[in-house]
Amino acid sequence: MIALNAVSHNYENGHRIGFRDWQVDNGSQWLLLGASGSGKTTLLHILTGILKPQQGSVVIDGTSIYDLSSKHLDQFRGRNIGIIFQRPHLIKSLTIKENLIMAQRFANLPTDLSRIQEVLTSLSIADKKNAYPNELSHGQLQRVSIARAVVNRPTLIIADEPTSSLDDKNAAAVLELLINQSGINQATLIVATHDKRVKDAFTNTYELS
Ligand SMILES: Nc1ncnc2c1ncn2[C@@H]1O[C@H](COP(=O)(O)OP(=O)(O)OP(=O)(O)O)[C@@H](O)[C@H]1O
Repeated sequence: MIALNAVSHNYENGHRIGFRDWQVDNGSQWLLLGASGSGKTTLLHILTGILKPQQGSVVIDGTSIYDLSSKHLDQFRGRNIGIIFQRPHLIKSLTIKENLIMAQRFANLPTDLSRIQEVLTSLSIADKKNAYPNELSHGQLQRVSIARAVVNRPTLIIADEPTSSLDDKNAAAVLELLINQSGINQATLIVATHDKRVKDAFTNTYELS
């Protein structure tokens, strides 16, 4: 369970955003909605341990994440949270397989090549494991981002506008893969978007005003 309690953030320029309390049950799937500038990215950064809010707490499965030391928070994030950005942030000089090995290393986990093979196969990109990011299409890269996000079997998968730069066919495919992967891994899924094509796939929504 994730609990957001009395969270608000003040940016240095004085801009303040307050967030309604939110309780997210393990394994549930949520859409995070809000107009441009309403604070979706800010909230995702707060939920993923990237941005410490000035007020309030974020508790993930009993751990108040901002009470952890930065080293433990990095490790917690690497093991428990898979993040998919709008555009894939892969290391260009490494192959797809090596990028996934790095995700295991960052989480202080041993290299597990069979897990990498399993994840790439479930996303139908195992044949690309020795390719470099610049050899893949945008839709394929987005699948690699999902692979990297789920390789450590996170309990929470967070995606920030994962479909907005994709055509209808790839957007539907990426959404289906996200929902499938969260189901396979029994992970909680939170997708932030203002992509109308995504809305029907979710029953739970948290809306920022
Ligand atoms: N580093 C910053 N310093 C000051 N203000 C910021 C900073 N980052 C974001 N903001 C402001 O906080 C508000 C929320 O920004 P945020 O990026 O979270 O919105 P968003 O809902 O993700 O928007 P979009 O859908 O356009 O990406 C905006 O008004 C933005 O201008």
